[in-house]
Amino acid sequence: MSKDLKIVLVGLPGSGKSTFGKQLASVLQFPYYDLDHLIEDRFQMTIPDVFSRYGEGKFREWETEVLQKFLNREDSYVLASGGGCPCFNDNMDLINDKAVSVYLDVPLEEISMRLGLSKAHNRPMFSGLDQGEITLKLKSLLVERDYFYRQSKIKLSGEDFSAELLVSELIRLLKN
Ligand SMILES: Nc1ncnc2c1ncn2[C@@H]1O[C@H](COP(=O)(O)OP(=O)(O)OP(=O)(O)O)[C@@H](O)[C@H]1O
Ligand SMILES: O=C(O)C1=C[C@@H](O)[C@@H](O)[C@H](O)C1
Ligand SMILES: [Mg+2]
Repeated sequence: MSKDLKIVLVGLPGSGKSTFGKQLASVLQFPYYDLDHLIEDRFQMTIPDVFSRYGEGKFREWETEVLQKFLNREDSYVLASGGGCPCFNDNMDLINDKAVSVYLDVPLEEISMRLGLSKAHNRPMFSGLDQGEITLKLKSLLVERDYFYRQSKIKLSGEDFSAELLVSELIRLLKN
């Protein structure tokens, strides 16, 4: 790994990648980026529009292209990846090759409650679902995705994470 430090957060939609990513970036005084926003900027289209106009296959192609290019930059940053990003193409290997990956392992019931409350417009996968259906959807996503998320270099388990604690864990990891 080069002298810059890239931190890539992975985890289910609603696990807190954006929220925690901003806190972490502020503690480290690194810039913060969101992969979904980078894709939207690059292709001048919202993610739901990419899905409805071109389908998930095209989205995953674009996602890998943008990810790869961004990982090749020679600077430090915190990047929140898309919820599905680590699980397609060789994305998890690409991330681990260039960055410190951090898995936000949050209990499903907590994520489900957050998604039920936030009703985010940018999560087409969950739109129109009631609380029970959101939990079921999260369960089935985790069955498919846990294998990839678990390949992260650091795993944070729980509901609320301390950016300062992660920084001390990062220092330990980088010393070894
Ligand atoms: N530690 C926390 N405690 C309580 N609520 C939280 C916490 N972290 C995030 N949230 C809330 O949960 C919701 C999802 O968080 P956030 O958008 O950060 O997740 P995400 O992993 O970035 O989701 P996505 O993959 O869809 O972008 C938001 O409404 C946010 O305010
Ligand atoms: O979990 C997923 O598969 C997705 C999560 C979002 O971040 C977006 O990347 C997109 O909506 C797909
Ligand atoms: Mg986010």
